[in-house]
Amino acid sequence: MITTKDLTKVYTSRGGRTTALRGVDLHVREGEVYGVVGTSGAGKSTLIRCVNMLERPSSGTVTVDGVELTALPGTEQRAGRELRAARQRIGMVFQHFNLLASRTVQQNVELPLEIRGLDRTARRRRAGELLELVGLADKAQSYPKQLSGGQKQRVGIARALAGDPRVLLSDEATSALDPQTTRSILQLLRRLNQELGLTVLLITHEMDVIKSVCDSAALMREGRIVEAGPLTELIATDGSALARELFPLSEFGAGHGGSTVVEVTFQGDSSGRPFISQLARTYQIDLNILGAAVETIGGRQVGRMRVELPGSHQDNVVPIGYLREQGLQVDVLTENGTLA
Ligand SMILES: Nc1ncnc2c1ncn2[C@@H]1O[C@H](COP(=O)(O)OP(=O)(O)OP(=O)(O)O)[C@@H](O)[C@H]1O
Repeated sequence: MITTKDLTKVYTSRGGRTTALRGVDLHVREGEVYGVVGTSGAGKSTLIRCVNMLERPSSGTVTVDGVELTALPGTEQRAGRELRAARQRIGMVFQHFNLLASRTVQQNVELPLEIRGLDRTARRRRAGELLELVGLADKAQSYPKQLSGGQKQRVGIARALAGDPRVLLSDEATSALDPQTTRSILQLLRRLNQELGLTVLLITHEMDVIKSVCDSAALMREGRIVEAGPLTELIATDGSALARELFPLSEFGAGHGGSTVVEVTFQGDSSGRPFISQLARTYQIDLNILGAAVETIGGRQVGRMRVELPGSHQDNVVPIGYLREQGLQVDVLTENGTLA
């Protein structure tokens, strides 16, 4: 649904040149919620702004819903007819809502419909439906300053849906909100994704957002995507940095000297089997369980356990191989708890 190929973006200003994107290949499938995460300055905002051509990339291509936007003439301010039409099918929500203070909630939602040339009756009807959809029908005549942050974001989402988009882009939509309001906005995005078949691309710096709402994710560092894929696959990938951040066990002990510490990740079919007691019995090992946790990631239960085995890594090649044969993912940690 959204594809970028070898996307680069160089900003030039009086201060010099900043390369924000360095060859980004992104692939978001139709109907999924896809999250891009990364530290400040990694290039997330630039990427999402290039996807709807608020920012024209320096090179590379952007294709949304089968239309190559980078091939269409115009810029943000002076988009050509084709680019304007394509962009109407892409909704966007912003961190600071970007509502017009002088307009009521209903008039804010009507704005894109006015630009599209709908008559007053049609605009009112559609804005009413959209406010109903986001649970704010009773606030239609309020002004933005009379609303809470979560309510303002609901208006922002209703406005983004006014053009009947196939794709919704979310630029840190929950960063300005408290945890409970964040949860309700994420639930709303998930519901819209499921009920309207909307493809959602969101950027965030919060791992919890990825964990609670996304099907797939990408990790950005210094203008590049360094890891990407469905969460269930990432969790099962040895050494995945995203998986470790999605599911940290760092608060658990790192074991003692002269032992080998492994992290065992299990999901789906393997979660019901007593693999640890089987391992202890088969190899007559005294295991020490340092910690365990179960989380719901990408809508699926995933468990992770940190286990200490006596002896060096070399001594434990066979038992580790046994666990892997059981279809479990095993990451070997060094004595200080980092990946070997
Ligand atoms: N309009 C601009 N002009 C010049 N440099 C810019 C501009 N916008 C972004 N940059 C630079 O591009 C790089 C990537 O910025 P970007 O905002 O895309 O990162 P980000 O991952 O979204 O960060 P944050 O989470 O802090 O918003 C940064 O070094 C930033 O300073």
